[in-house]
Amino acid sequence: MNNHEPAIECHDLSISYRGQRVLDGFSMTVERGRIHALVGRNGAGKSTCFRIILGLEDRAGGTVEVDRASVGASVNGPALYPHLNARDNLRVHTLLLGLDDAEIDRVLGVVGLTGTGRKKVRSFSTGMRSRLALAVALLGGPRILLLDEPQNGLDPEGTVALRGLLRGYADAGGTVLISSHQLGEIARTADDITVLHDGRAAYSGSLDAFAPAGELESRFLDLTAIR
Ligand SMILES: Nc1ncnc2c1ncn2[C@@H]1O[C@H](COP(=O)(O)OP(=O)(O)OP(=O)(O)O)[C@@H](O)[C@H]1O
Repeated sequence: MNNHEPAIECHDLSISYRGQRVLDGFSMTVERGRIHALVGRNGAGKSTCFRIILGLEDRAGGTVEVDRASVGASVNGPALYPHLNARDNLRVHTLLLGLDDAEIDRVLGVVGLTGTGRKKVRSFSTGMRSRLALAVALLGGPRILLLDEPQNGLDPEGTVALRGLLRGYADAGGTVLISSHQLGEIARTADDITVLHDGRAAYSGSLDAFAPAGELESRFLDLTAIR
């Protein structure tokens, strides 16, 4: 589904940390009903960009247009309570959001964590943490999902399930902005791609127009080479 309606618009974003320019005129439009991948080398500024979109960075220049009340997010590694189990982690959020307990069961089922019972998050594997972070982002059925490296640590079954979940979500009119280093998975999942390099969007648009099948990695390496 795509009606070219923007769900997120970043215009001319800039931010520096301790004199180091991280974003420098970064612009990107994420369209409704699309899975949009934000890619870039380590330290390129992807998480920073996510934080700006969420309104968590007051030092940034430029503008962001997004309906923040419609966003579910997992940014900068899962923010989870290690001494609580999965259900109680989610309950912290449902209480804050005024959601019913049934919503906890729904998202646990969606991410495949229904059977974790009393197990505390501190003894979760990386993939289980990623699943729980995704569950937090899904609470309340947001119309926009912002997911920072959600595939981290997922097993093949989890990766396939995430792919299907994101596609179903976008097909139903939801919007997904996802950051990832796993270009093979991006090639299978994304409709659009933005390559963040040197603080700017070196490319932003349809994935098909960016790279033919099988050439995403080489195109990415070409575009982000340090010259
Ligand atoms: N709060 C901060 N204070 C100082 N420097 C910061 C802060 N946040 C980010 N940076 C710096 O900004 C740059 C971009 O960081 P960011 O985490 O956005 O990159 P990224 O593209 O998400 O990287 P990765 O792919 O490695 O996760 C890095 O050099 C980082 O050290």
